[in-house]
Amino acid sequence: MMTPAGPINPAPLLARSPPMDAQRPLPRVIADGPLDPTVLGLLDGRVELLPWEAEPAEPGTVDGVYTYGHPTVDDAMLDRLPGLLVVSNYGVGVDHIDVAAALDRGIPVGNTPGVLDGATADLAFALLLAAARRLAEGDRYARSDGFTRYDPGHMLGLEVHGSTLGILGMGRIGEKVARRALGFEMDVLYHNRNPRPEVESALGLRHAGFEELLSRSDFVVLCVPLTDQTRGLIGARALSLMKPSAVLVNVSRGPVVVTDDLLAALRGGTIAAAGLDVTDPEPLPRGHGLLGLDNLVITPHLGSATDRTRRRMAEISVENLLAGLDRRPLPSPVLPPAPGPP
Ligand SMILES: O=CC(=O)O
Repeated sequence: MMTPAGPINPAPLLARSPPMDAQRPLPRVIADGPLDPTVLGLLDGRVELLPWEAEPAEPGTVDGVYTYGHPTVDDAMLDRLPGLLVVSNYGVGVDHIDVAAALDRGIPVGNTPGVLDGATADLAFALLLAAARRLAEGDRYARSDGFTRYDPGHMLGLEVHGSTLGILGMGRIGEKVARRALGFEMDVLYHNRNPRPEVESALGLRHAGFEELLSRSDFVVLCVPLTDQTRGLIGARALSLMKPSAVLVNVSRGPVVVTDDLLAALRGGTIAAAGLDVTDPEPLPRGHGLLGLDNLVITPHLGSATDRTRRRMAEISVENLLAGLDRRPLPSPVLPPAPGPP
């Protein structure tokens, strides 16, 4: 079992959360599971947990919704839960929740940004390096009977240092990816719907148009949230703008990429390789064409999967839930979605 790199942070937010009144019945919370033991421990004695299937329940009998593994919370579900006080999500991405519908009803939605940026950016870089230097393929080869001697002409990969990285989406995670790229002596371009001059000057990045970023980058890392504007953003046309030697890395959400178009691009040499932590569908069905490709490195949605990061996500999501149940402002609320292009 992996151990955390340092001491686990105490739970400062939870320490401020008042204990529930022992006389009052516990608030009733629908959660999808199975929940992580850390989450269960933090909720113990504070809420009555109901299985996701308990919905639809009697009107007015569910106080909170806790989403752990991205179950859908849509308008229709919210209609079936009158009196709901809060929706709390374990994680930053809330594309599975109709945030506008919740906020329209006065129901706050909480998520856990900030604490998972470093871990997710680390994984983006791990995938970038793995795809460029053929790590997964090399690992399979080194374990096989085929590896009989060192061959300097074998399994040549792509140079990472000194190359150009394009980051699509310059939020917190994108910024952390950029910081890592500087250590690899990369030139960094980014595209974001709002240019970030302060990040540009602090890190020496350059804002580029969407098409320019695709055509100039050796590595393209997707750090955008999944929205109506970003769904299918990377399809056949976008892929055709990339260099044949380029690598695509996705640590955002699977549907940002059109799966069939990526498969065709990887098979046909439109781009050289890809590193995916997320897919559409997720997981890919056994036998899917992508799973048979050597120029694809894939992980099972591990962006924030370290002990320390997941513990902080548990703490913040539980604090959001308890604050909402108590009719206090959420410490980490999701803001209303902003319209416009990515
Ligand atoms: O995918 C994980 C998250 O959104 O935090």
